[in-house]
Amino acid sequence: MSHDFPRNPGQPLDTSAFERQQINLRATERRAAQIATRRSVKKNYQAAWLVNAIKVIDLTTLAGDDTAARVRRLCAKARQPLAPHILQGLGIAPVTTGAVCVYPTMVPHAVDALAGTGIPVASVATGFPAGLMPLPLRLEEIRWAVAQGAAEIDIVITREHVLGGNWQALYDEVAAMRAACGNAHLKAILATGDLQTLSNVYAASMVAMQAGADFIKTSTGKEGVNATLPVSLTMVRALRDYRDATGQMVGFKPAGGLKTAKDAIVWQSLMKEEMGAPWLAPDLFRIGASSLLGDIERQLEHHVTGRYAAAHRHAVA
Ligand SMILES: O=C[C@H](O)COP(=O)(O)O
Repeated sequence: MSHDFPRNPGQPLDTSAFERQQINLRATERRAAQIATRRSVKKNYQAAWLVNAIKVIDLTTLAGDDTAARVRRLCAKARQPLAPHILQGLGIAPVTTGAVCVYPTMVPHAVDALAGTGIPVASVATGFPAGLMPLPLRLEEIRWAVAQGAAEIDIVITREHVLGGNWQALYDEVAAMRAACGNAHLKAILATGDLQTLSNVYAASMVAMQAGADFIKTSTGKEGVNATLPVSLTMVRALRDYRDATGQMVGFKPAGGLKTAKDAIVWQSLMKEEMGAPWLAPDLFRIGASSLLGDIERQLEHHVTGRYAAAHRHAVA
């Protein structure tokens, strides 16, 4: 993300932007199925789409046994996600991932390992993944991660505010988090697998954007259900409606369970069809994933050499 990119300044809370919005589950599922099966990406262009997917990956490790060494290995992969022979075969210049995403205490290791590369470090914060921690502590966690050098903060919302329709509380919470971020960009994780209905997903998306979220993100990767296409479509429609109403461009980050090159192409098709080309660039689109890069590299290797390498050669961490 170029961090001079204009941010979403937010708006006052306006519940009329979503309260009468009923999301039709069947129609949403039908449209999602259409996006998943449409051949909008021709075979010849698949390699280019996969290279673009690498540029928007938030290469992630969020495990209880993360170590400085694992984070350093992940950062090495972010700096050079494709082996030189694949770059050569594709005839392209080196690429990097969109960001590296880690837990707060891993931020200093990632910042060191990525120094001079321009690859931003994203930190989860606010009591990730459940967020059930007093607000002052959640805000302090954001400030701490930013002080360590995180340029992007992936926050989690209080799901109870959504389930109880307490939109003012949700707005105030996200607005306070946005203020605590300072110049760091805020991605609001809605944890859609916990929100029960698509209408709740739409409403939570709208409130997070009104409170100044720079990105809305589906999942922590820890809920029972993570990024699905109907949920993603609902969030993308919300950000389109927000753009149409305010002129502000907000980014989208599906995360959790996106593991295959095909997933990467399907989600890019969603962005292209619903939002247009600007939403294929890292300023407005990221894919949060811990294992997706391995499959993309495998497919690109096949594209270049006609062979699949053994999976262990592409292990990320
Ligand atoms: O934000 C990123 C998610 O934690 C990644 O989830 P994943 O491990 O299913 O790819």
